[in-house]
Amino acid sequence: MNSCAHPDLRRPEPAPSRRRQYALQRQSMRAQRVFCVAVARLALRSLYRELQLYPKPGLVSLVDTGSHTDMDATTFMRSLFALRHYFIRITQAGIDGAEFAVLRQLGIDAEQTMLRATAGINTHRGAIFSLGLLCASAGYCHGRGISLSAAAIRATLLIQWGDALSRHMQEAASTSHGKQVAQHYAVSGAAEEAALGFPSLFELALPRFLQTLNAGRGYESAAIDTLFALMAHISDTNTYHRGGLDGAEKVKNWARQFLDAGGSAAENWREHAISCHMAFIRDKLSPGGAADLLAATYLLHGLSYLR
Ligand SMILES: CC(C)(COP(=O)(O)OP(=O)(O)OC[C@H]1O[C@@H](n2cnc3c(N)ncnc32)[C@H](O)[C@@H]1O)[C@@H](O)C(=O)NCCC(=O)NCCS
Ligand SMILES: Nc1ncnc2c1ncn2[C@@H]1O[C@H](COP(=O)(O)OP(=O)(O)OP(=O)(O)O)[C@@H](O)[C@H]1O
Repeated sequence: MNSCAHPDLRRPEPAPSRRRQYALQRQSMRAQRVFCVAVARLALRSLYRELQLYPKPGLVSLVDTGSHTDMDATTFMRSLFALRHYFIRITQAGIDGAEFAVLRQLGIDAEQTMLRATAGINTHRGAIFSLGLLCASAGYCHGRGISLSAAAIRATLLIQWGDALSRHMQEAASTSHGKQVAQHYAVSGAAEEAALGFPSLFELALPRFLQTLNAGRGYESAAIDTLFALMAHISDTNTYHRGGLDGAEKVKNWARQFLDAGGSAAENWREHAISCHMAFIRDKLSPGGAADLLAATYLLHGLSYLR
């Protein structure tokens, strides 16, 4: 029977043998593993790039510990290394279309892993949450042949886990610094950002990052502009916790001034950023939420190049 015969008369394709089925399954599992490892590497590289960036107001870098006395770059490196399996696992959970409860448990386990690696210091709590969700979303897209564009990753996050994230936001433990601050100052934090599909990341940080890159000023400048744009815009529970309303306003004002002066396009931007760093150290301010979202920006940008 040739291929021109009526479709109903064509001989059906023989079902692959059990051995062949097994081989195909193993091949697909291997391809998934390669993808998950690539995404996890990107997540770790994004966190490392954030750590490496300097000057970064009040934050820990390879140069100094900013406003922090309980952690340095080594603490961050130990935490980073310990989190490598987490990012692989949460990407795989995304491929599997796992429920939010599964992601949540992976996140809770990762927090424990981080605390063991750092002897109880919170280096990456926000990043475990935000970057973890993005990895899961990228995994879900990959598993269904959807491109890893920023728009697809955001839509997936909201469609797959949006409802659960809204519930999570209301239920999250009231003992955390973030929750205490959110209740006291009536501001939102990481959980609210996630429930809304990270508007600050997709609508502010990534466009700003690309704008500076497209202006030809390179990755360092793009990261600096993005960090200050985030500092000027988000309600960062870290800054409220450390400096109250005044501290949070101070962070926003410094950031706005830096951006109004031209950001990384200004000739003296580095001196300006270092003055801001010193002022934050004096007031013990540290915009950790903005730092997390900068790492998330690096990750999103990297994912768009992943095949
Ligand atoms: C929702 C989380 C972040 C807890 O948030 P909460 O505000 O209650 O706690 P906490 O004060 O520790 O803040 C967490 C961190 O978020 C970052 N952050 C602060 N503000 C913001 C903001 N506006 N946007 C993004 N990140 C922010 C900071 O780095 C901060 O340290 C999360 O840790 C959590 O619920 N973990 C449980 C595990 C889980 O459910 N994981 C989900 C799948 S990964
Ligand atoms: N380079 C960085 N330096 C400092 N914090 C960062 C950096 N990058 C990200 N962060 C985020 O900031 C948070 C740590 O901030 P902080 O130490 O103020 O939190 P805390 O443990 O809630 O408060 P405290 O130390 O005052 O008890 C982490 O959750 C982390 O995700």
